[in-house]
Amino acid sequence: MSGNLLGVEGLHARYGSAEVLHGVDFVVPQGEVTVVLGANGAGKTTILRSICSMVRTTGRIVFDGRDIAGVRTDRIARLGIAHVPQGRGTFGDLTVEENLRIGGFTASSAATEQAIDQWYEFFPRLRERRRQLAAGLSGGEQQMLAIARALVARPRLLLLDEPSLGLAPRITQEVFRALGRINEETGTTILVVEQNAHLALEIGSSAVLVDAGRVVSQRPAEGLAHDESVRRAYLGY
Ligand SMILES: Nc1ncnc2c1ncn2[C@@H]1O[C@H](COP(=O)(O)OP(=O)(O)OP(=O)(O)O)[C@@H](O)[C@H]1O
Repeated sequence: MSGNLLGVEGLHARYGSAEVLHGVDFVVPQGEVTVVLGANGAGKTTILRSICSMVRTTGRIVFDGRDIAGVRTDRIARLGIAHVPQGRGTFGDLTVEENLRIGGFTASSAATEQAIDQWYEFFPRLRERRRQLAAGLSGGEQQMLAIARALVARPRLLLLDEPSLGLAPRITQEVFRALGRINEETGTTILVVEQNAHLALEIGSSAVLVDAGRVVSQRPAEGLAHDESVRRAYLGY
């Protein structure tokens, strides 16, 4: 580990005239998984969208030592940040492999083919279904496809918005296991928004607790799931 890959300082974000982030600070340590927790509407999705310049922001977003706040979304991707939004955004009328090739748009075709092969190792079901249309995949397979497609560009930072949304518990577990392996074996840094906090905290090193557009605290993930006040306020059980 060597410092923070991302540092967010005094981040404000607005939709039209409505400010929804009111001065957010947190860090994403290099090579680790950081989990964003908070109630519905707290601003978690907006934090990810801010990093990708998909909403209007003020404040600093420092990636690898450089302030990227306001840099165009396509440039952000080229700098090494990949975003898997809620709803996944895979192309149903393209095959699994065609979807994966789209993920390699910033790289040469040889590098892309090599990357696709590498990610099939983590998601063997995608290899089995490589020639099938994405529309025919199960929800879990589509989520895996969205993640693998984001990884084809070999990002340094992977942003994930609720990867468990709509998935059965067993499939969610499979997705998180794959994310844990990817983090450990490739060192890819991950920032994940997740309601299914238990699984996310298992692979996370720290959690950013968000409430009503503010970061309440950033704490080590270990033990958090057993902290009663955190559990009631952020984990919903
Ligand atoms: N496109 C938009 N236009 C206006 N307001 C929005 C828009 N998207 C989100 N908001 C508002 O911004 C606030 C933060 O939303 P955001 O989606 O970031 O929260 P969240 O914590 O990700 O919630 P959820 O868990 O429900 O996805 C909410 O009050 C929401 O209603």
